[in-house]
Amino acid sequence: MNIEVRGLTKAFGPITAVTDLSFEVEAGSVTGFLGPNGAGKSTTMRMMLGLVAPASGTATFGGDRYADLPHPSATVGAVLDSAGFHPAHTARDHLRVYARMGGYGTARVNQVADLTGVSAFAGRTTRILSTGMRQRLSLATALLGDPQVLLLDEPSNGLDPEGIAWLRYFLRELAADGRTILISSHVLGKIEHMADHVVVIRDGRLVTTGPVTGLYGSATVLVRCAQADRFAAELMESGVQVERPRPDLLRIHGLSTAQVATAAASHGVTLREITREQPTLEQVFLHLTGGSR
Ligand SMILES: Nc1ncnc2c1ncn2[C@@H]1O[C@H](COP(=O)(O)OP(=O)(O)OP(=O)(O)O)[C@@H](O)[C@H]1O
Repeated sequence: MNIEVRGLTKAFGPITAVTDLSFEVEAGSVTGFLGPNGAGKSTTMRMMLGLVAPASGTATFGGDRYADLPHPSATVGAVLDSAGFHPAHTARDHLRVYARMGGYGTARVNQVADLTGVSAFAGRTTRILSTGMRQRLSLATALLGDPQVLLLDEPSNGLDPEGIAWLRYFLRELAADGRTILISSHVLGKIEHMADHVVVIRDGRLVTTGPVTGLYGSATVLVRCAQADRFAAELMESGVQVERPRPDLLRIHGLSTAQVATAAASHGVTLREITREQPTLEQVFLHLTGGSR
């Protein structure tokens, strides 16, 4: 079931949170929803779920708005924040309450508790749960209806490295099963290995969307060679962009290492070193979103 967001716009008084935002999320993949703090990720997810009314625009799940879905909790599961637990309830009580509201049985409560690791602390009151445990409990709650779509707002917050690795594996399995997963984060590194696609926003507007690998598009090749002057001139003559960070060093844009090596051989240039320079996704992200705040 695909998600389609079309022209979503929302202002809170003088604060414009989201402006004419459109993107799609495909079934069978994990899509990262990225943007710095305050970019409008939570507001967008809330609008998608009908919790915040957009000034204009729509969000649909398989063609239907959330409010028009015949059985919303069995179609879309959401983890928006890990507040909203009754402090005196145990984790299991919490799941039971939500299971009753959605019309799901005890067997499903036990299943989601096992799937998410909640079983290990099911008897503890929610008041004393750690942040990571709350995240797992929220995820378990979202999964009660075995939904086709999952919307997760910063689900890795508070998870330790083991928890993040678990979440990555867990979400990838769900996606491999044909589900549609949108997961927000302000830290690219957290979802770099979870997501196949990304939607990047800044100041409530779309910056870019596409496969994660597309973000790496700006790789360059760094070469150290004796005849740098001549090699640079010959490359530039054939329209290649070349920088010269040091006299013996060239940074070449738009060619693979193999293409650079072939060009060097054909011009009789001896390469002393050749390296593919790839920006980390974090650098790409900071560049796309205008730097850290
Ligand atoms: N209920 C509200 N009333 C007023 N302003 C709001 C409200 N909710 C969000 N905003 C503002 O809208 C903008 C977008 O906030 P939002 O929480 O959607 O961003 P975010 O990308 O989820 O940020 P973060 O990564 O920090 O969670 C911010 O400027 C925020 O202050």
